[in-house]
Amino acid sequence: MPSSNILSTTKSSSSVVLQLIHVLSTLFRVSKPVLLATLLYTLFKYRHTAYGTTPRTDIPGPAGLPLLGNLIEMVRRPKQLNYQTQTKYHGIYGQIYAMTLPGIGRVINVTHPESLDHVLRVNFWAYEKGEYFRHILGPLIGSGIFGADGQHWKWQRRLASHIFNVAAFRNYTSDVFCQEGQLVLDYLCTVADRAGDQNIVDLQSIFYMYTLDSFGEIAFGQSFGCLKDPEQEVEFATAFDRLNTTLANRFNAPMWPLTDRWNGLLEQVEKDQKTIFDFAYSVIRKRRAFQQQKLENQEKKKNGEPGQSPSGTKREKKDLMQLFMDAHDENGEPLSDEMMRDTLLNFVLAGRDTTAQALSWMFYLIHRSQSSGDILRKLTEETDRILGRGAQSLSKGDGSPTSTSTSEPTIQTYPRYPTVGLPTYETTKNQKYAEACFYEALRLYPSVPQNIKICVEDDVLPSGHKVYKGEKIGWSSWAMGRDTKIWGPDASVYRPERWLTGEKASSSKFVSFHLGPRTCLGQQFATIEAITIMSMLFQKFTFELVDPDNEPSYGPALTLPMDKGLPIRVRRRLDPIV
Ligand code: HEM
Repeated sequence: MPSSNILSTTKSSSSVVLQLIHVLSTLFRVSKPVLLATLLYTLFKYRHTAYGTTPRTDIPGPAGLPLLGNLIEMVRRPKQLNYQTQTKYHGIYGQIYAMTLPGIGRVINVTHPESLDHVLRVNFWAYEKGEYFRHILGPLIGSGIFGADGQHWKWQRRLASHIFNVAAFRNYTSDVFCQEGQLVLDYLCTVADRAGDQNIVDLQSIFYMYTLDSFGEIAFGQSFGCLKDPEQEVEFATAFDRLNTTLANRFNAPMWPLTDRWNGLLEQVEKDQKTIFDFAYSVIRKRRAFQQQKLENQEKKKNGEPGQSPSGTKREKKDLMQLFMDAHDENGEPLSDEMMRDTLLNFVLAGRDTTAQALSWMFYLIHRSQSSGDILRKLTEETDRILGRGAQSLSKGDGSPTSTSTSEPTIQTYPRYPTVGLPTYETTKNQKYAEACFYEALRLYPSVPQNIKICVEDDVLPSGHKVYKGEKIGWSSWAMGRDTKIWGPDASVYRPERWLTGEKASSSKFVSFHLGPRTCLGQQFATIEAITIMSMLFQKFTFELVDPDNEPSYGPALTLPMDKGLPIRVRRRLDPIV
């Protein structure tokens, strides 16, 4: 650039600065020197940190820009490399490092197991989800358990824990998983029998359908029907996915209140929210009407009059929704429609994507080209040994509908494949290798790859680092699963055997299901669901990845979806048990 140009550019920018100082000094009625001094002081104070964040030099981390902190790096970081970047920073700065962001403040990132155990369990009440979390996810989670704190969280937790601990509920869920698994088998049989290259399916989308339909049945007594016609789009699922993605992106885009408005996303959020809410309300209304009719019938019976069967069925509904409908909140009141809605949607969020994605990553890990085939062989052998010919089957063997042995909740099951041993709650408990494969996939590809809590009471971590009220603790289960200090030199190797020789899914090293009082309520549910479907699939099919040499990339979401799904070739097993 010629020197005259440089001179004129410098002149014009300094005149802009002078004009700005003039405007500000008039606006705030302070003299120009005072304003200039204040500006210089502010710039100096926040020379490495985001505006409003108290500077600290005792925690390492990537250098920030004056006033902006680490905003630019955060915004520019490729979304598909977010967790790798966090892992890289832990490699550079250690198990604890900090970043600052305008409007958010300091986020202390922790992969030190003892310190995380302290935050999530030992000093549980000093850390909350907080307004920040609720504000971002509000359109999806409302006042449901995921964003709740304090007493509001406590009663939801108590109620939900009770449900998950009821033995009949476990048997019931296990039966639903088999029933929906049959539909997956039916569909994959048609795919496997297609000629030539047509036997390819996106397994991740099949797992989404399987977990959503199972969950619909368990939660509302009504399947979403995705597996009835896997090629047909389900409006609820589409809106739910889009909303999930949009809200997840907000965590990595601190300017979202502005940008979402500019690019029309706020409007889309409202539309998707309406679709989801409409669905939830319609299910709630139907159930309330069902209950009302039941009450009227009881009244009629008492008076000796004939009653009409509610909604034309004699079936006693004892699903998750009924259990919440019969419950009372922390003030002893029945749950309002809004609270019912939030409860159901929080459970869909918890119960659908997490398990489907973990299954997809597990299928990828087992079938990718680096995999020796040993894992698949052991998995199939275990499945055959436990469920093979002659194993306990719930089938009547005549293809007629069966019902479970438990008195409540009751469900009508689909006709079974007569000679295949079907998984039950008890058999899945014995499939230790399958469980190890599932947990090992969750170690490397945790369905909730990152998380955050806010400190509400000054604290000191076991690592010695202070945490001040208002600061946030972030942790990446992805980075922890790959940390050689935690898992040893083979941390990045998919080795299910490590779970058979002492590792415990409840340890503070493995946080894929969270830790402490807020630990995942659905861990067992998810494990049984996953083992059920994987056993059913390995009994009947073999799989071959379309792209076995490349790791799938993940898409932006609250969880860890493969952004292009998992295309896989399906073939019938040549040595079938049937
Ligand atoms: C592989 C499957 C799953 C994984 C990896 C997983 C993981 C997690 C994680 C990391 C959390 C803590 C989230 C947070 O801090 O907000 C959590 C919470 C929770 N999970 Fe799961 N989850 C899975 C499946 C399920 C299923 C199937 C259900 C229910 C059917 C479920 C129900 C819940 C509930 C209710 C909470 C909230 C607990 C609370 O805040 O007290 N999860 N889960």
